Amino acid sequence: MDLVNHLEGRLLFAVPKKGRLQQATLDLLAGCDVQFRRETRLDIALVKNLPIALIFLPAADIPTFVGEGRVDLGITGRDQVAEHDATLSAGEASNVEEILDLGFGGCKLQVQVPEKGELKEAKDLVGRNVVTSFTALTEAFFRKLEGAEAGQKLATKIKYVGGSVEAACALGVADGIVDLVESGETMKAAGLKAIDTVVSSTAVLVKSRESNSDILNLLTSRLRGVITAQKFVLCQYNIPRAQLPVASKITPGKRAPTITALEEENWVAVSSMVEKKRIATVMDELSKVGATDILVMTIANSRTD
Ligand SMILES: Nc1ncnc2c1ncn2[C@@H]1O[C@H](COP(=O)(O)OP(=O)(O)OP(=O)(O)O)[C@@H](O)[C@H]1O
Ligand SMILES: O=P(O)(O)OC[C@H]1O[C@H](OP(=O)(O)OP(=O)(O)O)[C@H](O)[C@@H]1O
Ligand SMILES: [Mg+2]
Repeated sequence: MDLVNHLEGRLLFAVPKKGRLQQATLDLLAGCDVQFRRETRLDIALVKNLPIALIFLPAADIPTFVGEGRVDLGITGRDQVAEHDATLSAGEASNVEEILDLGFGGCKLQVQVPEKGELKEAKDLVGRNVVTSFTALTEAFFRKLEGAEAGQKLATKIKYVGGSVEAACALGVADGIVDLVESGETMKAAGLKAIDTVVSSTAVLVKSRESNSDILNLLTSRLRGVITAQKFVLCQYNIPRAQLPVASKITPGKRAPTITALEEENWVAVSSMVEKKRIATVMDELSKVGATDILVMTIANSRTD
């Protein structure tokens, strides 16, 4: 089957073909009931139950395809979008529009130098060799640090490598690197330490500025629903009515808590969405103000907009 001929009328959606963002992206698509089968070695997959074609691309290339308007939607790191935007000339607007923070793929693009050495802060690298996969962001970072005008040659020498950036210091190719850090294990193993942060990143859903369609909005709603469901839990508890104002402050919900009267006089049941990362503290606080039978439930999916 000549897949390219089947793209007509479909929303083109770029997703990472490998790397750190791929599995979470595939899980997210499954949560949205986006059904497809990717043939071995093929970078295009037609979605069976929606007019969408998935295009598997390296995360670093996705902002370019979205920016050119070749694909409508994409999932990549905010760091990659920032790198793409940093390549635009002054005054040129980006065509890559972030529409959703997906929450996973958290990491920081950091300036790193050998742990043992005389380099202490980013400005100590001015005039030296810096290796990175993010040359545009690194250049902008050192341009600011050097106080150089646009177009003026930088004193710092910035070189591109595609991966295993940490090796550059050990091999003597670089005095410092600018690379991603999550747990810090790679950095530590390479005998490096972080001395500055260029950008903080998570995975994002981006769209081409010109693209707009019902299917784009439908898919965005579904993605937002799954992300919200992952981020929140449903907290349910019983509380004396008199305590309701104080309890509502602890669990204000996304819009407002749902309150139901109980058979027992002067008691109410409350259910409210709470951010997963706050739930333990919220339960402690609810107990303190007299809530009982506090139950926490996971949310399989949601549509709150
Ligand atoms: N250690 C990490 N933890 C979390 N997110 C990361 C990490 N490393 C990279 N990312 C995110 O994933 C994006 C893609 O990077 P990744 O290295 O996975 O892709 P790749 O270079 O295409 O794949 P690979 O390294 O397998 O060749 C990055 O731009 C960043 O947003
Ligand atoms: O702080 P950590 O949890 O150790 O993660 C950071 C590492 O993860 C990424 O590398 P990746 O595994 O993608 O390999 P690569 O360098 O070959 O791209 C990134 O480039 C760092 O090297
Ligand atoms: Mg990588």
